Amino acid sequence: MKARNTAPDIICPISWEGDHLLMLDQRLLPWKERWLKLRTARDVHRAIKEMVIRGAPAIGIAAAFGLVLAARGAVRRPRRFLETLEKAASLLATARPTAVNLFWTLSRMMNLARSLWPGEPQEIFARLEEEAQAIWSEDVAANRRMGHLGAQLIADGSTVLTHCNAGALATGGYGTALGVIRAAVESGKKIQVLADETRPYLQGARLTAWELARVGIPVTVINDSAAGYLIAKGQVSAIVVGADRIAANGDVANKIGTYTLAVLASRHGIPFYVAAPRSTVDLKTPEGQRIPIEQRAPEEVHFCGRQRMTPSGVEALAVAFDVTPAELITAIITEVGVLRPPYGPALEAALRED
Ligand SMILES: CSC[C@H]1O[C@H](OP(=O)(O)O)[C@H](O)[C@@H]1O
Repeated sequence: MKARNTAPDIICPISWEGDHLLMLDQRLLPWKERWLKLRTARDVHRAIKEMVIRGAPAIGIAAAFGLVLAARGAVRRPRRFLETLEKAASLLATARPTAVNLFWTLSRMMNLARSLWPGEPQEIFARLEEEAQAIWSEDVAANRRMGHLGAQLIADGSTVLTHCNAGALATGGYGTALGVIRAAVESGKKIQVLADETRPYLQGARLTAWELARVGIPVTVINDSAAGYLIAKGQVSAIVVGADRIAANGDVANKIGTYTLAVLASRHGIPFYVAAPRSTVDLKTPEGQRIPIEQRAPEEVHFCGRQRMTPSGVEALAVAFDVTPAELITAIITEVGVLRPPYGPALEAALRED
């Protein structure tokens, strides 16, 4: 079954081809659009770990198809079918620690597989393939609803600052924070976007700029440390970011540097919005300090591409995420509504919605 989200405004970071997964190598954008062919769960694990694909919802969707690939291969060993899937899920769960969508997706897919076992492996594979497609399509639909709701918060003529890439490339193809911006523009509002370059992986300079240029939205890339200057000069109307995990009290883990922007927004009285689907909410984690924060290889700071930026013998620290306390967040935009403080009860109610 070939399955794609092929609406004209969708930019898919993956394509399911029935017997393999094609994945756009985001490490090479904007210079090159290279698609990798992934045939096993191990291939998908490595792609997530090495950030071929990144972004909480996109990681979850990729992991879902990683399990589909595992199921496809396990059909040939029917007696060990479920055992093979369990091992694949355990491997995929080690790819990256912070984005809760990875674990939510693995849990949803494995609950389905266990509920169908023992059963006919070919039929279980087909059901898992459908479930992965449903997770993907649900994410796109959630992005669109979230975009529509969030767009109402963005005034015509605004300059919106965003951090990292919370766009089509980080999701099923429409975007969370960038989905809000896209929906505001699609509603007829004139929006200017400031995109933090977001060192060291440069999600903003490379990916957000690439995405917004493709859909014709004016974007200016700034170096991360310029955000404070521009906010202090009154040149930012609002800040909209994505999320990798939202704790039960509303604390938000997102790309390193997000907390800094939230403090600046509070200091200068501008709204700070987080846009995220319910699949990014983790009610089992009570507060942000309990969210596992990924530490990546120091080489990611030492190098910019192949060029080493630091002298030999110097240490580097590559902390990938930080935590923004709920009290610094103006609103959390979800597909079921714009949530306001106190976030605990609001998040619980949002997750109960059909
Ligand atoms: C829509 S989730 C996007 C989220 O993921 C990014 O992290 P990474 O690029 O390391 O996967 C960043 O935190 C974005 O806000």
